[in-house]
Amino acid sequence: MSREATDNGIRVEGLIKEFPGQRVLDGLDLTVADGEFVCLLGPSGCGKSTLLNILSGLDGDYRGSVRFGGQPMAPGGKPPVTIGYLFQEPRLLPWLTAERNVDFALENSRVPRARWAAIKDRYFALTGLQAFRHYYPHQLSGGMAQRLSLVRALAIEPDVLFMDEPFSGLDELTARRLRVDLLDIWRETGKTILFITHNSYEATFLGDRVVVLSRGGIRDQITVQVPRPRDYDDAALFQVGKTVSATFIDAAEAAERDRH
Ligand SMILES: Nc1ncnc2c1ncn2[C@@H]1O[C@H](COP(=O)(O)OP(=O)(O)OP(=O)(O)O)[C@@H](O)[C@H]1O
Repeated sequence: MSREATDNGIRVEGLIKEFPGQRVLDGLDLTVADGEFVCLLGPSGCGKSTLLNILSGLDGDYRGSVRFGGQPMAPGGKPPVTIGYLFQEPRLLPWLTAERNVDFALENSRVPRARWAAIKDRYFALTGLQAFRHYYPHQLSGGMAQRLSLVRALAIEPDVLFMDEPFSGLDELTARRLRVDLLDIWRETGKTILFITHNSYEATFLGDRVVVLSRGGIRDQITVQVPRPRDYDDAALFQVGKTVSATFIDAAEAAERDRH
């Protein structure tokens, strides 16, 4: 297989997005390497969701170029790779069991039916949900429901995972466990991940790199050179988190000044 066919990196160049009366993205350049875990941090309204909407092919009204693994995405077209999503809320179908929720995603994917059982076994096991396959969403805790939405996102064998504040609705203890499990799954699957968060320390714990957005572009990027597996109580990680947090606050204050 050629390198081109296996490269699931993302390359965004000169991205401009305007809504009536405002330019939200102003020539944004962003590269995410194949298999890299990049966290996007930025003040409310800086365009994080707008960027994900463009990268997902939901919003084709932009200027600039988007490439996945070197393949261009035509404006108004679909991404040339499979994308898995995780949102802040699990977005499960309440009338289907956990397993049927995953089947529903598989039915709408290109994954051959012959592989479904093995895929489900793998991801239910990786997320610790094997005993809950026949539960309905209302029988699951918030953390379990978010684990199930991770199974669903992974089951379609995405090349890239987009995660939009997936743990922000959970209590901190559950969020901590899920972050550790996500890193285990990432290590095992090698997916390219773009993860949006408002939490500087979460971004630092998870990411290879934290990209801080502001005023339509990248304000700063911080490479997290702390070895993995990481420990929440590691002083070196905390130091990087402080730098990320200070950069984020600068960006938020700059955005605030722009508004006044
Ligand atoms: N459909 C739309 N029509 C007009 N303006 C929009 C639309 N969608 C987003 N915007 C504006 O674009 C800007 C960026 O919004 P976006 O939702 O991308 O920000 P965000 O960084 O994801 O914010 P948050 O962290 O609060 O989710 C905001 O000022 C928002 O009001």
